[in-house]
Amino acid sequence: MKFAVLVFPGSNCDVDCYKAVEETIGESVEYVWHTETDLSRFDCIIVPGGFSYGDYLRSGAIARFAPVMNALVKEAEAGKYILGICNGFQILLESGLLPGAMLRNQSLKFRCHSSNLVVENNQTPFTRDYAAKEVIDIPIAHGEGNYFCDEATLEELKANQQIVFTYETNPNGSLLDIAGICNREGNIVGMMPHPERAVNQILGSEDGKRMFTSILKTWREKHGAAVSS
Ligand SMILES: NC(=O)CC[C@H](N)C(=O)O
Repeated sequence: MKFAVLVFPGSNCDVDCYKAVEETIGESVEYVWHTETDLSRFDCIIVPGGFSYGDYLRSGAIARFAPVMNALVKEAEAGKYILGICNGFQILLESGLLPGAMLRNQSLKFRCHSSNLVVENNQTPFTRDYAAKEVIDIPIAHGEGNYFCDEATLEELKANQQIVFTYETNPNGSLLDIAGICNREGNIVGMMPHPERAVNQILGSEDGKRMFTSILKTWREKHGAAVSS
């Protein structure tokens, strides 16, 4: 399975994502600079966290216009797996690949600490190795993680099981304690917490590992390869 980790000026979790793929599942992974226009060689594209373009205007608002984004939309529509983490989630929202928008944290403070998440949907390609309603320990680090959408969108998210993770204790004021969502088809997941920072006990938790094993298992099943992990 081939993974891409997109890199924008200001990305700062790209190396963590690369290492998480390499160390948890040992699959092929490449950094892809934001000027790239073809992502067709990849099976899963990770949009990592950070401060793309300095978070100017709004987090993700400028990255959304980077050349690589047209290619990302194309692969998303083709059903490739896309994972947006923190600033990556913000970019997916700004580009319209996921519904809703991100507001500043209610506290107006940057929050950086461990957080307990509830797995609300363990049927997505990225969450199938978790139990339904399992509580997992995944850290957050953001100033703009207050998820918001209109009522009709919220109803749709609920009706289609698009709420993937919620916070046990809401750190930012997000609607319904939302920490992560997916698109209707389930191939695109965006989340504010950082699973790539929770892949080894030395980091305080390894609860993020199963996001990577889940996606590999899904891909291997779809492509008829043996599942070894
Ligand atoms: N860790 C991150 O990706 C930070 C996200 C974003 N720049 C924010 O502060 O909200």
